[in-house]
Amino acid sequence: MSASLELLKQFQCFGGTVGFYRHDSVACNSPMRFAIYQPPQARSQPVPVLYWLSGLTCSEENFIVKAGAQRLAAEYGLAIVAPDTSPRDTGISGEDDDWDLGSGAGFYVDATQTPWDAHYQMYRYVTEELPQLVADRFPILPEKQGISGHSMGGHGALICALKNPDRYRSVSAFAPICAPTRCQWGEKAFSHYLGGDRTAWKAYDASELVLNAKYDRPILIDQGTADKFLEDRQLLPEVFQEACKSAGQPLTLRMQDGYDHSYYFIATFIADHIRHHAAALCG
Ligand SMILES: N[C@@H](CCC(=O)N[C@@H](CSC=O)C(=O)NCC(=O)O)C(=O)O
Repeated sequence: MSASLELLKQFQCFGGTVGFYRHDSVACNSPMRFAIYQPPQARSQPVPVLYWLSGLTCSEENFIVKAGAQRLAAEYGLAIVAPDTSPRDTGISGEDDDWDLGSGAGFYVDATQTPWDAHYQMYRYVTEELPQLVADRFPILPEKQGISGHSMGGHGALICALKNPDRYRSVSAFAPICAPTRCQWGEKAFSHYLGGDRTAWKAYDASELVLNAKYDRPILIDQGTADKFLEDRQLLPEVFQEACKSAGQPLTLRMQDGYDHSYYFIATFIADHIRHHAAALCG
């Protein structure tokens, strides 16, 4: 239980509130921060909840400040929870040295390798500890939960849903890292967090998981064609598309002409994603 929950700042937004919180995480053995948007409907009744997982270098603020999701969330009566992307200031040597490893780059896996395993338990944090805390402390409906995210967090959303089809009624992603065991970002993170045995990595690779997952609901992915990380072969949406095809997993992959990897891209299509989740969670 996170008895330590502390409100850091709060803002009124589209008739609801955006709150930024800190608490002592058991999973990560360190303080963690998250943001929550509570729509106006939450004042009178519990509401469905959408989890948003952000990408490399992000904190709990990026999505809330830049995506413009709150207007639609207020319309549909959807709460949004956006956790930080890693533990911070843990004292692990080199934690802040690289933008794609350590701080801001938890990759939503449970590290098994020292020194990371002492704190970097982001999968357990986002799938278990944080949802339990949110259900205990906020007026949400824990059985009506969806998940989305961007890039590293888009992949995080896919693996959380594919590994827990009973817990996430809806999933979508923007420019997700679709096959982390086959790209440089994933290879770097997984070798540090999970060790050298590549077979262990498959438990956190969406393109592997989907082959055996029983997620029978539709997945929505938007990917910009002018995304430099697409060109750098960090994202590999075609690998996930092929895996979905062979597994019979319903997938809508929209290649959005001329859009890059930024939050301008996310802001452009966020309404479609909120509607995708609201169709499964609201009403
Ligand atoms: N520092 C990097 C770029 C980092 C970056 O683009 N981060 C993305 C997520 S990338 C995949 O997980 C992001 O969301 N940034 C935050 C933002 O508000 O845009 C570089 O120099 O290339």
